[in-house]
Amino acid sequence: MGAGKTTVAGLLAEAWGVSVRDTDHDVERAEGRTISDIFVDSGEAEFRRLEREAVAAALASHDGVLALGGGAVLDPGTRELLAGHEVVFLRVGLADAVKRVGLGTSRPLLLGNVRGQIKALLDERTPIYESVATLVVDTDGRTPEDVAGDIDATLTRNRS
Ligand SMILES: Nc1ncnc2c1ncn2[C@@H]1O[C@H](COP(=O)(O)OP(=O)(O)O)[C@@H](O)[C@H]1O
Ligand SMILES: O=C(O)C1=C[C@@H](OP(=O)(O)O)[C@@H](O)[C@H](O)C1
Ligand SMILES: [Mg+2]
Repeated sequence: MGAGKTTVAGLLAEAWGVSVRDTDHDVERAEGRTISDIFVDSGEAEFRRLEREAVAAALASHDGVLALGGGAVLDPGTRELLAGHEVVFLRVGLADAVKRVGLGTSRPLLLGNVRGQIKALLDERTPIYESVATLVVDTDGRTPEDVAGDIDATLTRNRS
Protein backbone atom coordinates (compact mmCIF):
# COMPACT_ATOMS: atom_id res chain seq x y z
CA MET A 1 0.00 0.00 0.00
CA GLY A 2 1.34 3.37 -1.02
CA ALA A 3 3.77 1.86 -3.51
CA GLY A 4 1.93 3.70 -6.27
CA LYS A 5 0.27 0.77 -8.06
CA THR A 6 -2.97 2.61 -8.85
CA THR A 7 -1.18 5.79 -9.89
CA VAL A 8 1.58 4.19 -11.96
CA ALA A 9 -0.84 1.79 -13.70
CA GLY A 10 -2.80 4.82 -14.93
CA LEU A 11 0.33 6.56 -16.18
CA LEU A 12 1.52 3.43 -18.01
CA ALA A 13 -1.85 2.85 -19.65
CA GLU A 14 -1.86 6.46 -20.81
CA ALA A 15 1.66 6.15 -22.22
CA TRP A 16 0.81 2.91 -24.02
CA GLY A 17 -2.63 4.03 -25.24
CA VAL A 18 -4.37 1.12 -23.53
CA SER A 19 -7.00 0.97 -20.82
CA VAL A 20 -6.40 0.55 -17.13
CA ARG A 21 -8.31 -1.36 -14.48
CA ASP A 22 -7.81 -1.61 -10.75
CA THR A 23 -9.09 -4.65 -8.89
CA ASP A 24 -9.99 -2.54 -5.84
CA HIS A 25 -12.31 -0.42 -7.99
CA ASP A 26 -13.71 -3.51 -9.71
CA VAL A 27 -14.50 -5.19 -6.39
CA GLU A 28 -16.15 -2.04 -5.03
CA ARG A 29 -18.23 -1.65 -8.17
CA ALA A 30 -19.27 -5.32 -8.27
CA GLU A 31 -20.22 -5.29 -4.59
CA GLY A 32 -21.71 -1.81 -4.42
CA ARG A 33 -19.78 -1.19 -1.19
CA THR A 34 -16.41 0.14 -0.19
CA ILE A 35 -13.40 -2.00 0.64
CA SER A 36 -13.63 -0.80 4.24
CA ASP A 37 -17.23 -1.98 4.44
CA ILE A 38 -16.33 -5.34 2.90
CA PHE A 39 -13.56 -5.85 5.49
CA VAL A 40 -15.82 -4.82 8.38
CA ASP A 41 -18.96 -6.68 7.31
CA SER A 42 -17.53 -9.77 5.57
CA GLY A 43 -13.90 -10.03 6.65
CA GLU A 44 -10.57 -10.21 4.89
CA ALA A 45 -11.02 -13.81 3.63
CA GLU A 46 -14.15 -12.81 1.73
CA PHE A 47 -12.37 -9.76 0.34
CA ARG A 48 -9.55 -12.00 -0.95
CA ARG A 49 -12.15 -14.23 -2.65
CA LEU A 50 -13.81 -11.21 -4.30
CA GLU A 51 -10.39 -9.89 -5.27
CA ARG A 52 -9.48 -13.23 -6.87
CA GLU A 53 -12.73 -13.12 -8.87
CA ALA A 54 -11.92 -9.57 -9.98
CA VAL A 55 -8.42 -10.58 -11.09
CA ALA A 56 -9.82 -13.57 -13.01
CA ALA A 57 -12.46 -11.42 -14.70
CA ALA A 58 -9.98 -8.70 -15.61
CA LEU A 59 -7.40 -11.12 -16.99
CA ALA A 60 -10.09 -12.79 -19.09
CA SER A 61 -11.51 -9.65 -20.66
CA HIS A 62 -9.11 -6.76 -20.29
CA ASP A 63 -6.18 -6.07 -22.55
CA GLY A 64 -4.19 -3.37 -20.82
CA VAL A 65 -2.70 -2.54 -17.44
CA LEU A 66 -4.18 -4.01 -14.26
CA ALA A 67 -3.42 -2.56 -10.83
CA LEU A 68 -3.75 -5.07 -8.01
CA GLY A 69 -4.35 -4.37 -4.35
CA GLY A 70 -1.29 -4.87 -2.16
CA GLY A 71 -2.57 -8.11 -0.65
CA ALA A 72 -3.86 -9.77 -3.82
CA VAL A 73 -0.85 -12.06 -4.19
CA LEU A 74 -1.37 -13.49 -0.69
CA ASP A 75 -4.06 -15.67 -2.23
CA PRO A 76 -2.64 -18.81 -3.89
CA GLY A 77 -5.43 -18.85 -6.48
CA THR A 78 -4.66 -15.26 -7.46
CA ARG A 79 -0.98 -16.11 -7.76
CA GLU A 80 -1.87 -18.95 -10.13
CA LEU A 81 -3.95 -16.59 -12.25
CA LEU A 82 -0.98 -14.26 -12.59
CA ALA A 83 1.40 -16.95 -13.84
CA GLY A 84 2.50 -16.18 -17.38
CA HIS A 85 1.75 -12.47 -17.07
CA GLU A 86 4.21 -9.64 -16.62
CA VAL A 87 3.95 -8.71 -12.93
CA VAL A 88 5.68 -5.56 -11.67
CA PHE A 89 6.54 -5.24 -7.99
CA LEU A 90 6.75 -1.57 -7.01
CA ARG A 91 9.11 -1.63 -4.06
CA VAL A 92 8.57 0.99 -1.36
CA GLY A 93 10.28 1.48 1.99
CA LEU A 94 8.53 2.14 5.26
CA ALA A 95 9.11 5.91 5.38
CA ASP A 96 7.85 6.64 1.86
CA ALA A 97 4.87 4.30 2.24
CA VAL A 98 3.81 6.01 5.48
CA LYS A 99 4.14 9.45 3.89
CA ARG A 100 2.09 8.41 0.88
CA VAL A 101 -0.83 6.66 2.57
CA GLY A 102 -1.26 9.39 5.18
CA LEU A 103 -3.94 8.89 7.79
CA GLY A 104 -6.78 8.10 5.41
CA THR A 105 -9.37 5.52 6.43
CA SER A 106 -9.80 3.83 3.06
CA ARG A 107 -7.18 1.10 3.75
CA PRO A 108 -8.64 -0.97 6.60
CA LEU A 109 -5.45 -2.96 7.27
CA LEU A 110 -3.63 0.27 8.22
CA LEU A 111 -6.10 1.60 10.75
CA GLY A 112 -4.74 2.31 14.23
CA ASN A 113 -0.99 2.13 13.73
CA VAL A 114 -0.05 2.99 10.16
CA ARG A 115 3.71 2.73 10.65
CA GLY A 116 3.57 -0.53 12.63
CA GLN A 117 1.11 -2.12 10.26
CA ILE A 118 3.11 -1.19 7.17
CA LYS A 119 6.29 -2.51 8.74
CA ALA A 120 4.65 -5.84 9.58
CA LEU A 121 3.13 -6.14 6.11
CA LEU A 122 6.42 -5.31 4.39
CA ASP A 123 8.28 -7.94 6.45
CA GLU A 124 5.66 -10.57 5.80
CA ARG A 125 4.97 -9.86 2.17
CA THR A 126 8.25 -8.84 0.57
CA PRO A 127 9.31 -12.46 -0.11
CA ILE A 128 5.96 -13.15 -1.77
CA TYR A 129 6.18 -10.00 -3.92
CA GLU A 130 9.69 -10.98 -4.97
CA SER A 131 8.62 -14.50 -5.86
CA VAL A 132 5.67 -13.39 -8.00
CA ALA A 133 7.32 -10.43 -9.76
CA THR A 134 8.81 -10.59 -13.22
CA LEU A 135 10.14 -7.04 -12.73
CA VAL A 136 11.04 -5.14 -9.55
CA VAL A 137 11.17 -1.34 -9.57
CA ASP A 138 12.23 0.85 -6.65
CA THR A 139 9.98 3.82 -5.98
CA ASP A 140 11.51 5.53 -2.91
CA GLY A 141 12.23 9.20 -3.58
CA ARG A 142 10.99 8.95 -7.14
CA THR A 143 7.96 10.45 -8.83
CA PRO A 144 5.23 8.23 -10.27
CA GLU A 145 6.17 9.54 -13.73
CA ASP A 146 9.77 8.44 -13.25
CA VAL A 147 8.66 5.00 -12.05
CA ALA A 148 6.29 4.56 -15.01
CA GLY A 149 9.01 5.70 -17.42
CA ASP A 150 11.40 3.14 -15.94
CA ILE A 151 8.88 0.29 -16.35
CA ASP A 152 8.10 1.38 -19.90
CA ALA A 153 11.78 1.50 -20.85
CA THR A 154 12.58 -1.87 -19.25
CA LEU A 155 9.64 -3.74 -20.73
CA THR A 156 10.22 -2.19 -24.16
CA ARG A 157 13.90 -3.14 -24.01
CA ASN A 158 13.09 -6.69 -22.87
CA ARG A 159 10.70 -7.18 -25.81
CA SER A 160 13.10 -6.04 -28.51
N1 LIG B 1 6.38 7.65 -6.44
C1 LIG B 1 5.53 8.37 -5.67
N2 LIG B 1 5.97 9.44 -4.99
C2 LIG B 1 5.16 10.17 -4.22
N3 LIG B 1 3.83 9.92 -4.06
C3 LIG B 1 3.31 8.87 -4.71
C4 LIG B 1 4.12 8.03 -5.56
N4 LIG B 1 3.33 7.06 -6.07
C5 LIG B 1 2.09 7.28 -5.57
N5 LIG B 1 2.07 8.38 -4.76
C6 LIG B 1 0.93 8.92 -4.00
O1 LIG B 1 0.74 8.01 -2.91
C7 LIG B 1 -0.64 7.77 -2.69
C8 LIG B 1 -0.90 6.28 -2.84
O2 LIG B 1 -0.69 5.92 -4.23
P1 LIG B 1 -1.50 4.74 -4.90
O3 LIG B 1 -1.24 4.79 -6.36
O4 LIG B 1 -2.92 4.74 -4.46
O5 LIG B 1 -0.74 3.48 -4.25
P2 LIG B 1 -1.19 1.96 -4.14
O6 LIG B 1 -2.24 1.71 -5.17
O7 LIG B 1 0.05 1.18 -4.38
O8 LIG B 1 -1.68 1.80 -2.72
C9 LIG B 1 -1.41 8.64 -3.69
O9 LIG B 1 -1.75 9.84 -3.04
C10 LIG B 1 -0.38 8.91 -4.79
O10 LIG B 1 -0.59 10.14 -5.43
O1 LIG C 1 -2.43 -4.55 1.03
C1 LIG C 1 -3.63 -4.89 1.22
O2 LIG C 1 -3.94 -5.96 1.81
C2 LIG C 1 -4.70 -4.02 0.69
C3 LIG C 1 -4.36 -3.04 -0.20
C4 LIG C 1 -5.35 -2.11 -0.76
O3 LIG C 1 -4.96 -1.71 -2.09
P1 LIG C 1 -3.69 -0.76 -2.40
O4 LIG C 1 -2.46 -1.61 -2.25
O5 LIG C 1 -3.91 -0.32 -3.80
O6 LIG C 1 -3.74 0.36 -1.41
C5 LIG C 1 -6.73 -2.76 -0.79
O7 LIG C 1 -6.77 -3.84 -1.71
C6 LIG C 1 -7.10 -3.26 0.58
O8 LIG C 1 -7.22 -2.15 1.45
C7 LIG C 1 -6.10 -4.27 1.13
MG1 LIG D 1 -4.19 0.96 -5.29
